[in-house]
Amino acid sequence: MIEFDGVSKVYQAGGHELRAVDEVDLTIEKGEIFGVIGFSGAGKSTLVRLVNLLESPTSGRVVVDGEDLTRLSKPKLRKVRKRIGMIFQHFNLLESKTVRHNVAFPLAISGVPKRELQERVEEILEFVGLSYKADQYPEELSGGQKQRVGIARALATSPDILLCDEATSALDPETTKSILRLLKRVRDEYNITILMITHEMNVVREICDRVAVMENGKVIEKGSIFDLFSSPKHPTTQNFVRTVMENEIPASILEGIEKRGSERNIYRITFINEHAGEPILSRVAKQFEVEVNVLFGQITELQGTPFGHLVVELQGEDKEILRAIDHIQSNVSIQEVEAHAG
Ligand SMILES: Nc1ncnc2c1ncn2[C@@H]1O[C@H](COP(=O)(O)OP(=O)(O)OP(=O)(O)O)[C@@H](O)[C@H]1O
Repeated sequence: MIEFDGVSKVYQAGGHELRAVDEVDLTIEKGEIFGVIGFSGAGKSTLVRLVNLLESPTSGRVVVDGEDLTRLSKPKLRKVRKRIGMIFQHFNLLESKTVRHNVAFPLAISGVPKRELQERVEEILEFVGLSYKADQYPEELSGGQKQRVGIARALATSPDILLCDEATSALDPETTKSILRLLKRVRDEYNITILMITHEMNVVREICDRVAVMENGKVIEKGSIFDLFSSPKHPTTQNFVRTVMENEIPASILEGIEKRGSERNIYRITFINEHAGEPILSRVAKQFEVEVNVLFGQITELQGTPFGHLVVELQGEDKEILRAIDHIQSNVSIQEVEAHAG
């Protein structure tokens, strides 16, 4: 478990104070995949550096598995550091060493006996699917393969915590997905706590259990992925959610609605939980004398639960439309859309 308890990190920059991390309280549970998202300069890297002990807080406590890092002696700090692995955006591999030697490196400097070291390297290369590249050099690998080596190296010493600093930001979308799947396996099979910092909401959506949004050093919102995506409160969180889940009705569609004049019946239907998979709209069209015209929408999956919304126009007699709305309402949330407000 990682606990930030009123943590601040203040730098002196150009004669004034810069609060890179400002009064942060966070608890990351054992075996959790926790995301920290924020724009550049929000304080994410500083927060991570406080966990791997590259920085010490100006005030507050960082507690890892019950140990207050700010109070540990140097030898104890070294011990704690061994339980924390890290992967980076640009992989940080040793270019002059083979894949096998890159992975063996942290074991060798920890004094692990040769035989044990060899076994561990083989085992972990197999886990990341790179046994067949063991004797090649980083420059002969693709970005995704390099990050697999990075993950293998970070896992070699069997850490309890894995810190990921923009680990997929240099990768294409498909490779990103495969690396995120691998990180999920790292958590599922080794029960390692993963702290991921990213500026990409799709990364958070793909694998995180919970997320904190940072801005100007502060955590401005935190919660489960589902809560954050379905009801983001802070405008910055809303902006992040919008990068993967467009909620606003596009202007071109709104214009079309306006043109149809006052006789329009436009509704936003929000699907949460099991209802997202149900054919509610086709049932409505069959059961009532209404036509359902889908104008816009998006359905996705959050932590295995379908989630999304559709903007529809209902056409027909007022009485039938009211009956249809009543039926829809008993299953999912439905709100009338004002054309000018979206
Ligand atoms: N060693 C330092 N000395 C002075 N200021 C620093 C130092 N490290 C970071 N900062 C400042 O602290 C703030 C937070 O930086 P940080 O790198 O933690 O943000 P970030 O969210 O990780 O951004 P990015 O994604 O661009 O790395 C920035 O304003 C940065 O300039």
